[in-house]
Amino acid sequence: MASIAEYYAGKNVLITGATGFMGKVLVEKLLRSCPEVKALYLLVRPKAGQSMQQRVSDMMTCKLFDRVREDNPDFHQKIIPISSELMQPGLAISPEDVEKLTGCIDVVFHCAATIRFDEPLKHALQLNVIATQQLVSLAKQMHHLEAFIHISTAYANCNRKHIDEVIYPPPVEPKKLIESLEWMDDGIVRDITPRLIGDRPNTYTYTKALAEFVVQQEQDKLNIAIIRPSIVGASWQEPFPGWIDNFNGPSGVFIAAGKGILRTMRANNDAVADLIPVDMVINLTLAAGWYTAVHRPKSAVVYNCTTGGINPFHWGEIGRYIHHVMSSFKRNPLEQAFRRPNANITSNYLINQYWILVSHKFPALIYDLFLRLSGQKPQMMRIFNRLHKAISLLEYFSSQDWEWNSENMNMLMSQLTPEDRKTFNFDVRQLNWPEYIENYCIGTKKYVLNEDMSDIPAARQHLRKLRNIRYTFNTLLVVFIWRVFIARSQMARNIWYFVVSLCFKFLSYFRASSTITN
Ligand SMILES: CCCCCCCCCCCCCCCCCC(=O)SCCNC(=O)CCNC(=O)[C@H](O)C(C)(C)COP(=O)(O)OP(=O)(O)OC[C@H]1O[C@@H](n2cnc3c(N)ncnc32)[C@H](O)[C@@H]1OP(=O)(O)O
Ligand SMILES: NC(=O)C1=CN([C@@H]2O[C@H](COP(=O)(O)OP(=O)(O)OC[C@H]3O[C@@H](n4cnc5c(N)ncnc54)[C@H](OP(=O)(O)O)[C@@H]3O)[C@@H](O)[C@H]2O)C=CC1
Repeated sequence: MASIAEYYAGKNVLITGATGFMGKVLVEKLLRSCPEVKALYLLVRPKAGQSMQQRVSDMMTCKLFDRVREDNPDFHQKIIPISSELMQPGLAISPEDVEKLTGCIDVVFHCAATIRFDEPLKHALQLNVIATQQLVSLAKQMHHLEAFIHISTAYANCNRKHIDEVIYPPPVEPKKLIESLEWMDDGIVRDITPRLIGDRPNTYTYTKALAEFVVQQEQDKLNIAIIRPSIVGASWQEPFPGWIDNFNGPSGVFIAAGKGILRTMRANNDAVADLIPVDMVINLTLAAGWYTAVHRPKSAVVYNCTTGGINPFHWGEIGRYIHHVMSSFKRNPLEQAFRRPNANITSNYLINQYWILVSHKFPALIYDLFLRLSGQKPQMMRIFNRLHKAISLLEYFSSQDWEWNSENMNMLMSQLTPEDRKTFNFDVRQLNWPEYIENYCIGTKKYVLNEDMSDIPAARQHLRKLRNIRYTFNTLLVVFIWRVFIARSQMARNIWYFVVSLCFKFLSYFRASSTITN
C-alpha cells in the first residue's frame, strides 16, 4: 500500500480556510512532507482591501513557511488561489474555476468556518452549514474526487458528556432551520437563538453539529471523514515548536496572564483540559485523507482528535504548572507587561469573584485614575471588561468534563507504516505537557505578538521595575493602614509599642553579645 506521501504525489488538493490557523499549517505540511503533491487549490476571499492573490502571497512569506522555502524555493508554483466568498451563492466561484476544480480535484479539506463564540446565528449558519452544503454539492460534481475531509470540533456535541465517534442526530433538521430563518429579521433571530441552541453554549457548537449532519447525508456519494479536534493549541514540534498565530482559546489566556492582566480564572481542577497541538491535528487530518481515499469506507468515519482519554492533562495540573507557565513568562517576559505575571486557577466562584475585584478591577481603577490625572484617556477598565467577556465565554469549556472515545484515531495510527508514524505523528502519548506549555508561551511571544527575543533583558528590567513599584505600593499601604489604626485604637498603639520595644531589646542583645565575642 502507498505511504501517505506516495498517495498525495501527483494529486490536486482543494483547501478551504487555508488562510486560517489550521489551514496554513495544513498547506505547509502538505508542501513539506508530500513534496510531490501536484497542486493545492485554495479557496480564498479578498479581505481588508487586499486581493486574494496578495493575501496568499503574504501568507507564503510568513515564517511558518521557512522550512518549505528552504527545501523548495519555488513551492509557491504549486499554490493556486481561487477567488471564493463562502457566504455567497455558489460560493462565488466563477464558472471557469468550477470547471477547473470539478475536472481535477482529488481530495478536499474543508477547514473554513467561523469559530467565534458570539457569532449571530444567521451568520454562523450561513458559513458553517450552508457553505458546507454548497461545498459538498461542488464536491459531488468532481469527477476524480477520492476523499472529502470535513473539519468539525470535538465540542459539536458538547451537550453530551460521553461522545462517541458517531454523528448524532442534529438538534433540528438543517433544511427546516435554513428555510425558517430566511424570512426572519436579525432581531427575531437574536431573540429565539437561546431557545434554538438549547443546551449548547453558543451558535458555533450548534452550527458545527448541523454541519456534520449535512456532510453525513452525502456519505453514499462521497468518501467522507470528519475530524473533531478538541482545543487546538500551538504546534508541538512542526514546523517549529510553539508556532501559533492567534488569540483564540488558551493563547489569549496565556498572553493575558503573561502580560500580568489576567490574574484569576475559573476552571474545574478535576476536569480534563483537552488541548491538542495543531501539528498533531494536521498530521491526523492528512492521514485520514489518505486512509479515506485508499480504503473508501462505506460510511463517514469520525475521528475524535483529543488527548484526554490517552494522555490526560487536567485544569488542576495547569493550576500546578501555572507556576511553570508564569516562571516561563518571567524568564521570557512579554514586553510592556501591566503587572508581574501571577495567575491563579480556582474552581470556586466566590473566590474567583474576590480575585477579580482585588486583582483585576482595583488595579484597573487605580491605573485609570493615574491616566486621568496625567491627562491621558483611561483604558484599563475597558480592557478588563473585554477580558471578562472573553473569559466568561471560555469558562464553559474549562469548568466541565467530557469523555471522548478515540478508537478511530488509534485504528488510523495502527494503519500507518513506521515511517509515516514518524512523519505524520499524532501519537499524543508522546506529549510532555510542561515542555509543551513552555514552548506554547514562548510561541505566543514570538509568533503572535512578534516580540523580539533579543529584547528580553529590557522586558526583564521592566518586570523588576513593576516589582519595585509593587513593594513600594504595598509598604505604603501597610504604613497607611497602620497609621489609621494607631490613631484610632489604644490596643493598636499598645501592640505597636510592644513590637518596637521587642525589636529594640533584640538589637541591644545582639550588639552586647557581639561586643563580648570581640
Ligand atoms: C494562566 C492561566 C492559564 C490557564 C489556561 C486556561 C485556558 C482556558 C481556555 C479554554 C479554552 C476553551 C476553548 C474551547 C474551544 C472549543 C474548540 C473549538 O472548536 S473552536 C476554537 C476556539 N474559538 C475561539 O477560541 C474563539 C473565541 N473567541 C471569540 O469568540 C471572540 O474573540 C470573543 C467573543 C471572545 C471576543 O470578541 P471581541 O471582543 O469582539 O474581540 P475580537 O475577537 O474581535 O478581537 C479584537 C482584537 O483584539 C485582539 N485580541 C484578542 N485577544 C487578545 C489578547 N488576549 N491580547 C491582545 N489582543 C487580543 C484580536 O486579535 C483582535 O485584533 P484585531 O484583529 O482587531 O487587530
Ligand atoms: N482553533 C481551534 O481551537 C479549533 C478549530 N476547529 C475547527 O477547525 C477549523 C479551522 O479553524 P481555525 O483555523 O482555528 O479557524 P480560523 O478562524 O483561523 O480560520 C477560518 C478560515 O475560514 C475562512 N473563512 C471564514 N469566513 C469565510 C468566508 N466567508 N469565505 C471564505 N473563507 C472564509 C477564513 O478566511 P479569512 O482569512 O478570509 O477570514 C480562514 O481561512 C474550523 O472548522 C474550526 O471549526 C475545531 C476545533 C478547535
